[in-house]
Amino acid sequence: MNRYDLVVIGAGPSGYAATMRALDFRKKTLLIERNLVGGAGVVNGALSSKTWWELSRETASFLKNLKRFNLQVPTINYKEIQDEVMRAIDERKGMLEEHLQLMKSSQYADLVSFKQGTAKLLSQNEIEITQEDGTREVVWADYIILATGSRPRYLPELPIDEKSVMTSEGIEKMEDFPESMVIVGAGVIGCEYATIFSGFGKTKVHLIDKGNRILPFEDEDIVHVIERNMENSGVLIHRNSRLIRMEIKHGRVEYELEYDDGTKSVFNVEKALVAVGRIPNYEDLWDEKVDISISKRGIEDNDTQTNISNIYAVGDITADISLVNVGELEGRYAVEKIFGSPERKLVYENISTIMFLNPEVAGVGLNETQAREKNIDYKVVTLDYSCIPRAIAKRNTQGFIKLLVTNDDHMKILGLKIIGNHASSAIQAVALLIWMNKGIEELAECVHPHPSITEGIQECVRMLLGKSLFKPDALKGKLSCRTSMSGVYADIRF
Ligand SMILES: Cc1cc2nc3c(=O)[nH]c(=O)nc-3n(C[C@H](O)[C@H](O)[C@H](O)COP(=O)(O)OP(=O)(O)OC[C@H]3O[C@@H](n4cnc5c(N)ncnc54)[C@H](O)[C@@H]3O)c2cc1C
Ligand SMILES: NC(=O)c1ccc[n+]([C@@H]2O[C@H](COP(=O)([O-])OP(=O)(O)OC[C@H]3O[C@@H](n4cnc5c(N)ncnc54)[C@H](O)[C@@H]3O)[C@@H](O)[C@H]2O)c1
Repeated sequence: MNRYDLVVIGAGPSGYAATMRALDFRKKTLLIERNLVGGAGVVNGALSSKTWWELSRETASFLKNLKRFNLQVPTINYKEIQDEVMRAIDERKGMLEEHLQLMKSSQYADLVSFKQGTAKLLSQNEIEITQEDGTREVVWADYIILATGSRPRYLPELPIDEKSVMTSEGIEKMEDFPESMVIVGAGVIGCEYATIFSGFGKTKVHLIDKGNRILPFEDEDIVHVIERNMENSGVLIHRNSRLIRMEIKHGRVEYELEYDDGTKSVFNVEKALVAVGRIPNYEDLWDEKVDISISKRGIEDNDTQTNISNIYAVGDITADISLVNVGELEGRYAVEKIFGSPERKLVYENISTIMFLNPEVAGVGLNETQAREKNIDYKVVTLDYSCIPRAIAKRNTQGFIKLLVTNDDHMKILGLKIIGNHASSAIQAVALLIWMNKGIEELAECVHPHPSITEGIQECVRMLLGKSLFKPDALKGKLSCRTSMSGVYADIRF
C-alpha cells in the first residue's frame, strides 16, 4: 500500500492550495480528483461565470456606444461568446494541470502525486480510490484533508433536467441565448446571471424574489442601485412571490407564483435557472465507521480540524463562507496547523468579496446590515462617485463608497463597501488596514495616485477626521458623515 504524509481529496481551489502548501513543508502528498482540476473555481463556477460577466459587460457597453453614435447594432453570436468562455476555462485548467505535470521534473518530484478517481475513506487512515474504469486502489495517509466542495441545492418539486430547468451546472451549456429565462433565487448566483443575460440584451430575464428586495444580506442603498439597473435593462423582478408550480411543457417552462396578498399569476418562459444555495459534497465520502461530525450546512470543524484528529476539512464542504479565497485560506491554514503552527488565527471577519453585478459591488468587513444585526454602534461616511475625478473621466458616476468605523476616537475600520466601476480594485488598501488592525490616519495622509477611485476612500477617511476637501454639510445628498446608534442616524458636526 502506498503511504503518504498527507492525502488531499478534491482539486478545487481549497484542495489545490492545501497540496501546494504541504510541499513547502516537504511532505509526501497525494491529491485526488474525480472530475476536473480547478473544481468550481474554474468550471460552472467562479472563473467561467466571471468570463461570461466580463463579456456581457463589454457587449452592453459596446451596444450602448453604437447607439450613441447612431450606428447599426451587429448580431451578438452566442456560440462565439461561449467559445471564448471555454478558452478561458481551458487556459486556467491547463495551467493548473501543467503545473502539476511539471512538478514531476522539479525538486518536488518525490513529494507530490496526483490521481484521477473518486476517493472514499475506509478508515481514518485508509483511502480507497476508484477510477472511472472501476479499478480500485487503497492508500494510507497520516493526515487527510477533505476538500470535496459543494453542488447546487435542488428543490425536489422542480423539474431540474439541466436543459430547460437548469442550475449553475447546466446554464453555461445552453446552445443559444434563450428569448426568456426565469431565475429562482435572488442571491449572488441568481443576481449575477440576471446581470449577465440581461446585459447581452437578448434575453428577457425574470427574477423570483421571496422577499421585497433582492440580495437579502446586502445593505438597502446598494440593493436599490442594483435593482434599478436591472429593471432598466428589462429584468422583471417578482417581489414577495412564492413559486408554487414549475413544469416543462412543450420544451418551455411554465411557472406559477403566489404573492403575499394571496393572488396568483402564471408565466411562460424558454428556460429556468435555479440558484437557491449550495450543499456540501460529503455523501459516500467516508465509511460509516469513520463517523465525522456533520450538520446540515456542512462539516462542523474546529479551525479546519474535524472531530477525528487527523482529518481536516476545508472549502465549501465546511459550514462557513463559500468563496475561492476562503477555501484557499482554509486549505493553507489546515496544512500549517498539521505540519507547523499557523502564524495567525483563522478569521473570517475581514474577507474581501466582489459581486459581479451592474455595477460591481466590492467590500471587506462588516456592512451596515451586519453591524446592526450585531447591535454595533458605528460611524458611517458615504461619498458619491460624482465627487471622484476618475469616475467623471470614465463618464460614469453611478456608485458610491461607504466606510464604517467604530463609534469612538480610535475609529477602527469595521467595513468598506463600494458600488461602482473599479470597486474591486479599490478595496484592498482598506482590507490590509483592517487585517493589520490599523486606524484610518495612515490612509488619510498617504499620497494616492490621481485620478483614481481610491482617492474617494481617502476623502471618506478625511471626512471622518474633519479635514476633507468637500464638506458633507454643504454637499448633502452626495456626501454624508453620520453616527448610527441603535439604528438611528445623526450627522457628525465638526
Ligand atoms: C456560479 C458560481 C460562481 C461563483 N463565483 C465566485 C466568485 O466570483 N468568487 C469566489 O470567491 N467564489 C465564487 N464561487 C464559489 C467558489 O467557486 C467556491 O467557493 C470554490 O470553488 C470552493 O472551492 P472548493 O475547493 O472547496 O470546492 P470545489 O471547487 O467544489 O472543488 C471540489 C472538488 O472536489 C472534487 N471531488 C468531490 N468529491 C470527490 C471525491 N469523492 N473524490 C475526489 N474528488 C472529489 C470535485 O470534483 C471538485 O473538483 C462561485 C460558485 C459558483 C457555483
Ligand atoms: N461573486 C461571488 O463571490 C460569488 C458568486 C457566486 C456564488 N458565490 C458563492 O456561492 C454561494 C451560493 O450562491 P447562491 O446564489 O446559490 O446562494 P445564496 O445563498 O447567495 O442565495 C440563495 C437565494 O435563494 C433564495 N431562496 C432559497 N430558497 C428559495 C426558494 N425555495 N424559492 C426562491 N428563492 C429561494 C434565498 O432567499 C437566497 O436569496 C454564495 O453564497 C457564495 O458563497 C460567490
